[in-house]
Amino acid sequence: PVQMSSSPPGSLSDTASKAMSHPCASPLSPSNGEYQYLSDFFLLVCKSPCSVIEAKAHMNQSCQDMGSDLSLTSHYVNVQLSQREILRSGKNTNKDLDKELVIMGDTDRQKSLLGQSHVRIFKGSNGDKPRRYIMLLGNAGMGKTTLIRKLCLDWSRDCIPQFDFVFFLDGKALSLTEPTNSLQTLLLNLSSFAPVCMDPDAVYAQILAATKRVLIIFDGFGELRDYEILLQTLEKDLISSLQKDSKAQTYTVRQLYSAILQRVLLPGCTLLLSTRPRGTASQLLRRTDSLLEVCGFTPTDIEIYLSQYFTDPGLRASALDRLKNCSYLHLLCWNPGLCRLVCLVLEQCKGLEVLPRTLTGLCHQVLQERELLSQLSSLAWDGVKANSSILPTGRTVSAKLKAFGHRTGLFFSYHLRTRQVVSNRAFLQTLPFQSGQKGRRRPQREELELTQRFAVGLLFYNRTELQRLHSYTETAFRDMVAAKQALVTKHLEGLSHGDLNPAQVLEACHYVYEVSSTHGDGSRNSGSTQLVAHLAANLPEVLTFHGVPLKPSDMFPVQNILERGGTKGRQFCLDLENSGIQISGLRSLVGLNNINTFRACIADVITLWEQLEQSGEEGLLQGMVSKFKIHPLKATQVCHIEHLAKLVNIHTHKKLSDSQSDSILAEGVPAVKELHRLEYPSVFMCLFLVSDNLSLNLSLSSFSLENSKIGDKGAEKLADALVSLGSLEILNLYSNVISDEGAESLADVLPHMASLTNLDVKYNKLTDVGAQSLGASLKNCKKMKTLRMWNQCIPYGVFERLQQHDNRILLQ
Ligand SMILES: Nc1ncnc2c1ncn2[C@@H]1O[C@H](COP(=O)(O)OP(=O)(O)OP(=O)(O)O)[C@@H](O)[C@H]1O
Repeated sequence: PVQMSSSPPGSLSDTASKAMSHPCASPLSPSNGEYQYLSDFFLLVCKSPCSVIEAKAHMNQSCQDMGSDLSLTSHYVNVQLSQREILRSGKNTNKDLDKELVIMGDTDRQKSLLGQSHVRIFKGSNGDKPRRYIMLLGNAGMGKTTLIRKLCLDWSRDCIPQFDFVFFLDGKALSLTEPTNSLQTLLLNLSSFAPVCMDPDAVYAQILAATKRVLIIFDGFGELRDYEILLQTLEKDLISSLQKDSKAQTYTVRQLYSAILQRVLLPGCTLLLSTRPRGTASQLLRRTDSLLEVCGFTPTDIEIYLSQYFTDPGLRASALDRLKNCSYLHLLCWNPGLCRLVCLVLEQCKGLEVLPRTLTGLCHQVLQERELLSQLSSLAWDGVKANSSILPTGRTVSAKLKAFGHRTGLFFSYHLRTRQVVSNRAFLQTLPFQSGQKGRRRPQREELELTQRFAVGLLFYNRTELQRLHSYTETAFRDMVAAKQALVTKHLEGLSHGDLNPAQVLEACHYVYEVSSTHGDGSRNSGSTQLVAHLAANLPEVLTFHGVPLKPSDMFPVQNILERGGTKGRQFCLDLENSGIQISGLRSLVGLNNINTFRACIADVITLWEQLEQSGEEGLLQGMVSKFKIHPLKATQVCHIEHLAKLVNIHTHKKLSDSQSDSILAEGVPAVKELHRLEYPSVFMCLFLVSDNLSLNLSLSSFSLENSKIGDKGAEKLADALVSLGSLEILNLYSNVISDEGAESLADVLPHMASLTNLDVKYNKLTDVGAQSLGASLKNCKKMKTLRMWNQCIPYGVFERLQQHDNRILLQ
């Protein structure tokens, strides 16, 4: 195939073909379908300019490597991407991106998946215009870089035909600070996978001629902040000089990256930016037209990964078997990076050795080679001192060390920034929850959070094992460990559990899980047992994870603590709403028998009920129906009302499906019957409620539409629906831009609302006309106790008169 890649002399592509050399070896072996490849290749030769063909052939080779002898073609698992949304318009927000993202329930997440073809990344939904500024989100190890490499490979195989050129720009290149680059050298020399060019000018001209057919991918940026810095406004002089002569080799990588990201250079190209989702992202959000997230491995993906990793059928079967028996490791495999480490460990412990049961145990097992680890640490420390994550050039790194670094993933994708723990004070500073104040701390970098967890776990780890990593004498080591263990115990036991925010409660469960289960031999350190017991006894009874994204592996430590609490007779009420927990995790947690009540995404709960019904688990279903609570409900998205409508429908029909036995839902859904208060802050939702006639089946006593901009039209529709809310006592329409017209609609319906006692229409646009209609209507409402209607446009005199007639009318 390599020989076939140059075009016949005199062909259209001949000149262009001279522009680039082809440094690649034979791309495919005969067993990989040589004939198929040849014919595709001929097709390519016939229709594309040769530089494009060469770039593709080169890309095909260079993006294959996944480290540790794994290749993309043989080891890639097709993962899903989900489309994410942000809560508000996001235009002027300075909030952290992870707080701005709408957390979807599992059922909705499945609906938002893009499907297997990555080509859809660039397409707008429902034929919208193509996406041009795309953010790819995912925590560490979730597979962003790997997915990008796969995209590049797909492009090289002509599966993404809308792009002639794809360039991969790495954040690490920002450490090159000399002003010696031009856009041309950046793309053709510095970008990863760039082909070697014989005539770069010709290729560059081709790129500039059709920037719409260029895809630029940014990867390897540690944090969102790194992009935000690049999006700070460029100086005018720099912009004009870049626009005048982008070929002058006088720019730094940073300036060129900024100019591309700000659309000064290559303005029509498509940009794909990968990032972990923590930190503020106001500048980025202003520009982005699509937010995608890598979803991680499903249980089926994990099986596929293992079967590709272990090619020997015997090993494969036993590896799978052993993993399935090790629940926590299996859950960790949701993260592909950790899945790779798990495979490494499964490979190491082929025999009957016990597998690690915690993250600490897993990492320790992977990093067991003491000599190599200390060499790596020393390299890392040099890096920290030099503020660089690039391997120092002056140091010789042995092939063995390199292999170890690559195998463990430390050379490949992680910054080696470790902190040496020097004193107890310094160590204490690395412990969690230092400020103790609710939600006031800056969000931590993900790796710091994991390091803390790992550090705490290590302290309670098998001491003989640990000592192998140290050069202290036995006594000195024992004393040091004992002192630090005491410090951690005191710290964790001293936490005021009631003051911890939901994310901190989760972290506490993780720490305690790490310290409690690290011993592979089944033995337990008494200190760690004490910590588990203490946390289980002190967790608040109403345990909320509201708003904290829960990963599959998060639920295991929580379950562990809750079960422990159960053995001591503790009962819990769980709030898992707005946590995105997977349905399997929901089932494990709320299925525990010491859960009194639970809240969770309504759609997910219905899906779980349906699953239980199908599997015939009637006892569990019964329990989950009776423990589920939704009162009071705050609907902040349209989907919340759609979910409620579905639940009300089940309640009215008293069954999940036709085949269901009548007994379980004979009384309907208790959660719906108990829903008396609904907060509903958006006009769209209000209209939805009205149109769906949901109200007929709800027995609400309190309904708040505060600050919902419902206006006169909304008030009119609402008035129609209010008649059917027969139990409504309190209606809050505070600040809703309702004027006299809307007030008229409300005035008409008030006498028909049999239970209404309190109405609030303050801070609307009522004048004396609207006020008088409401006042007149009040006369026919015997049950009404208060009507609050202070509005700026109502003259004070009118108020006074109305109040004299009816003292139920209140100013405040
Ligand atoms: N789809 C996949 N198929 C097979 N292996 C994968 C896949 N995704 C990730 N991996 C494995 O997980 C490891 C970590 O993935 P990757 O480096 O792509 O994560 P990342 O999201 O870019 O992480 P970071 O934010 O730390 O850079 C890879 O080295 C690879 O071995």
